[in-house]
Amino acid sequence: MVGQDVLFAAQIVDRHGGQASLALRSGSCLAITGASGSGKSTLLRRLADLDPYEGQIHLAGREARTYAPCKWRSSVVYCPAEPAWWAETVAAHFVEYPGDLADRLGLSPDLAGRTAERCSTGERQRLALLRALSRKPAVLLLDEPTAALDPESTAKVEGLLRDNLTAGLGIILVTHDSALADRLGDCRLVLTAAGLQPA
Ligand SMILES: Nc1ncnc2c1ncn2[C@@H]1O[C@H](COP(=O)(O)OP(=O)(O)OP(=O)(O)O)[C@@H](O)[C@H]1O
Repeated sequence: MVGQDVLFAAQIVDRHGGQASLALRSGSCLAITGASGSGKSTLLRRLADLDPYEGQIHLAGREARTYAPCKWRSSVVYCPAEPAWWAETVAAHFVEYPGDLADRLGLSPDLAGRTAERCSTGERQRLALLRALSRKPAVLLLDEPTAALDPESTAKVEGLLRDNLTAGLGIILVTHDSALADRLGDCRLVLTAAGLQPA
């Protein structure tokens, strides 16, 4: 599975005890759908090494366990459906607040100085994406990145993701939005009790 053009690959045991196998090329998007509770978020957390897993995960041909944990988590970045916020202001979550990209996603400049609690769910979702991208990952694991967004904001997020794909980012997208999975996914998988299978 770990061929020369494969950026990221995993063969791990899923939550039903089956094998979850996937591979991702640089600049490509793997879209995963599946019923609520099927284990999509758990799979992403395992790929990010945030939850324990059995099996092997490779990035750029190197096995995950040969990376320092902080290096792995800055290279394979998980953007959860309900991200955590801890600092006083939104901007304090960034080394440098990406005002231009925020504007591109339709986010008002005043959000930077607010607490995250005073942003809307959809604003927080876009801010979390910008925070994840600001870490300059090789692989971005996106958990329902447009769940709280209207169609116009979804299109803006999609455009930004497309630009990042063109620049070589690998994306694993978990979504209940089949149309988005079709539009962005170079490959589509569905997670069921029988494992990860072609959609
Ligand atoms: N920390 C946890 N401890 C115990 N069980 C958990 C934990 N996190 C998730 N689960 C359970 O694991 C199963 C899979 O959860 P997961 O969040 O991965 O599903 P999902 O496919 O992402 O669902 P959704 O589409 O609703 O977000 C669920 O039955 C859930 O209740």
